[in-house]
Amino acid sequence: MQSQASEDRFRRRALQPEEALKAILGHVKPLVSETVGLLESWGRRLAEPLAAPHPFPPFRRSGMDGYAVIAADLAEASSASPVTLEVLEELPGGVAPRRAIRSGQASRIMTGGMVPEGADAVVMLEMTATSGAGDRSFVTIGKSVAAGLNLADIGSEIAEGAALIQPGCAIGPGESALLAACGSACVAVAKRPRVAVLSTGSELLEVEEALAPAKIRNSNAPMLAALLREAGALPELLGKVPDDKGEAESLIRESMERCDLVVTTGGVSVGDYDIMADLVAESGQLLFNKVAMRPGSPTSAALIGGKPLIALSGNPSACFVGFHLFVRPALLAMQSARSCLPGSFQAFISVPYPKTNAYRRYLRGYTELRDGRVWVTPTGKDQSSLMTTIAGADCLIEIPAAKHGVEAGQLLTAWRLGRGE
Ligand SMILES: Nc1nc2c(c(=O)[nH]1)N[C@H]1C(S)=C(S)[C@@H](COP(=O)(O)OP(=O)(O)OC[C@H]3O[C@@H](n4cnc5c(N)ncnc54)[C@H](O)[C@@H]3O)O[C@H]1N2
Ligand code: MOO
Ligand SMILES: [Mg+2]
Repeated sequence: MQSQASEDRFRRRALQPEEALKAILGHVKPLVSETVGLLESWGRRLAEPLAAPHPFPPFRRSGMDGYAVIAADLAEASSASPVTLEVLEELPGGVAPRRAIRSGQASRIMTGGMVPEGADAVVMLEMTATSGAGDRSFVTIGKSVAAGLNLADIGSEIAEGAALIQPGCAIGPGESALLAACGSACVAVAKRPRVAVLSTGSELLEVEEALAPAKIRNSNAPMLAALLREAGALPELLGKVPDDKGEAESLIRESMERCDLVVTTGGVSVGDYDIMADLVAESGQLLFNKVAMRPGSPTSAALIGGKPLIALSGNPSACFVGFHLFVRPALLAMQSARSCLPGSFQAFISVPYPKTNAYRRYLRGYTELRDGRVWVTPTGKDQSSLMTTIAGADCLIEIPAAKHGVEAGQLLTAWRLGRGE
């Protein structure tokens, strides 16, 4: 038998979730940067601002397949009285013009081609008729056009020196395009936080093991590995330990030497075998061991060797919520993200939640747009032991602490899950 739960385990002061997060963030520093190839930078956080090294487009660019002309030449053109211009040269994409356009002249140009000096508009092919005489070529146009038509000026999209991406911004498809257009073959990004994951519990089986009486498979570790990857971190799965404080502590201390953060699951409540509760209490640097929230009220954190240990509840839904409220923000702060919290929005809850709530609740939910309004619906029962409510959740629905529940149709705050900030 394990010894009786120490008195400390029962003496807990609940912090508000914001206070608990602040306690963790106070011990988190941005990680140094590293340089990676552009194609490896997807999902990483930019370490340096990107300013445009040159204007874009870098030359006057045609937006259509057609003829580069001087608009004034066509001022009187009409179908009854078309204007014929001499064609100087052909300008496919990638070919710099050799000849400037003078009055009475045009050059055949393709979309993306460089517009020659003198020309100030491009007339699309469909509005033209081409003819030839000997080795000369002509184009006839029966319509006037405005100067600037189908022509993108130098720097019309991006001025030289324009601030394009802020440091801390996640590199997605649009950022990749900007980096490429600016010639950033190598990109300075924040290092990926290395995070050790330790599962505690004598009831845990490996995923590939057959069920045995009183045992369940370790489902929190793969869930956390997925969440960590989504948050830009490198998970290091330490596996599971039985409810043995000494074993857990030596693994945690050892992994703190090479990791930026350790996350554990299970053993944070007041039970006889809740080893993590004792471990954080005895760490000498307890940050908190209770949070005024459900699920996950026994979520705890301490410093081990100066680095944060976040001890999440073993109950799957509490583990999931605790990750989003405490672990993910810490990882984003390490990667210098501008905002560490999930993005919040206001939405109507589609069903009542009648329970009274001493603590704020975070229900796993999904979002829908109906009749021009945003609605959120819980994915299932609000029980911290359930994991079926995690799959399909795209938000956390915040139910305020109050002596009454909420009614269907009430406007509430919800938090976006996944990559949304
Ligand atoms: N007397 C009290 N009992 C409990 C209290 C309390 O205040 N007084 N709090 C309850 C609340 S709230 C929560 S949340 C849980 C916290 O549990 P622990 O963090 O101590 O976790 P365990 O006891 O180790 O396990 C709880 C539950 O989760 C399952 N589990 C654990 N690890 C995993 C894993 N890796 N994968 C899947 N499932 C896991 C475990 O088998 C248990 O069923 O305590 C309440 N009790
Ligand atoms: O604080 Mo717990 O996660 O509700 O069962
Ligand atoms: Mg327990």
